[in-house]
Amino acid sequence: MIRIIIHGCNGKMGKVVAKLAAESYDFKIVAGVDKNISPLDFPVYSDLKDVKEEADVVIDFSYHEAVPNLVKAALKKKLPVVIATTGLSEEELKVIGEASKEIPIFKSANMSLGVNILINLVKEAAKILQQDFDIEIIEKHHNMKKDAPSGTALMIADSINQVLNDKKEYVYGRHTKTEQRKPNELGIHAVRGGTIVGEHQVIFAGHDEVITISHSAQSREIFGYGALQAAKFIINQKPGLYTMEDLVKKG
Ligand SMILES: NC(=O)C1=CN([C@@H]2O[C@H](COP(=O)(O)OP(=O)(O)OC[C@H]3O[C@@H](n4cnc5c(N)ncnc54)[C@H](O)[C@@H]3O)[C@@H](O)[C@H]2O)C=CC1
Ligand SMILES: O=C(O)C1=N[C@H](C(=O)O)C[C@H](O)C1
Repeated sequence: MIRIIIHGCNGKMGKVVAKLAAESYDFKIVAGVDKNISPLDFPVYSDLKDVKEEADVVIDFSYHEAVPNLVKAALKKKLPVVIATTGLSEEELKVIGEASKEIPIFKSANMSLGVNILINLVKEAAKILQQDFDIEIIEKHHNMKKDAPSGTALMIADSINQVLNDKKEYVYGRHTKTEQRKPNELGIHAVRGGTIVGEHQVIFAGHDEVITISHSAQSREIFGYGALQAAKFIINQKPGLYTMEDLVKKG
């Protein structure tokens, strides 16, 4: 049985993770951390450093500003962490990078298997189509989402640049642009509305033809399930920074 602390336990994703864990014999939520300490089926604290319960791993779905404090407390407790929170700044990423020298950290802007398959497909398409096709990413999310563009859109863009030797320059929306699109641009566009769980489209637009590779999340369970699999994976790793690619490789 893997003992979990949920960081962001009173949020939409925190509640999904708690529900999925309660339905499985493999996981037990021993405590939660949230700035909103409304009671749940387990003790809830306002800071990881105050948690008294023994645990094997922390799963984080919270807010980017909360992540450095979380990571520092996990470091003191020598606890592995799964970070799903998006919108992280360069400074916050640096804190994660430093901590991963001493504890295992798993970080992915998208915990679904499908998006990680999409990334592999997009990388192949980008290699083949790089000369003659313009690439644009459109992401759509619910009206409660705070960060834009989504962490997943940025992760997809970075994976394209990884195979194209950083050739692409990101352009966020086009409302300030009054000139023609340059071939090295990679447009990234965010839509917010209603209860959309999460949609990502990667458009390869060529002369008289368009190829679209897309992923549509139909429930939050796919992210919660992925985070639990990441927790199972990370507790057996040495200190380091791990991604979905490492988990998928392990099978
Ligand atoms: N990697 C992935 O697959 C996914 C990532 N996410 C990301 O996870 C994060 C959370 O998403 P939701 O659950 O939809 O948001 P939410 O707003 O429903 O929940 C966030 C929770 O974090 C808590 N929180 C905020 N600041 C805190 C602090 N300083 N200390 C402790 N708790 C704090 C809030 O009180 C809230 O309960 C977002 O960054 C979102 O983009 C969401 C879904 C999937
Ligand atoms: O906030 C969300 O809801 C989601 N956020 C992640 C992101 O920013 O990419 C992943 C998923 O699309 C849902």
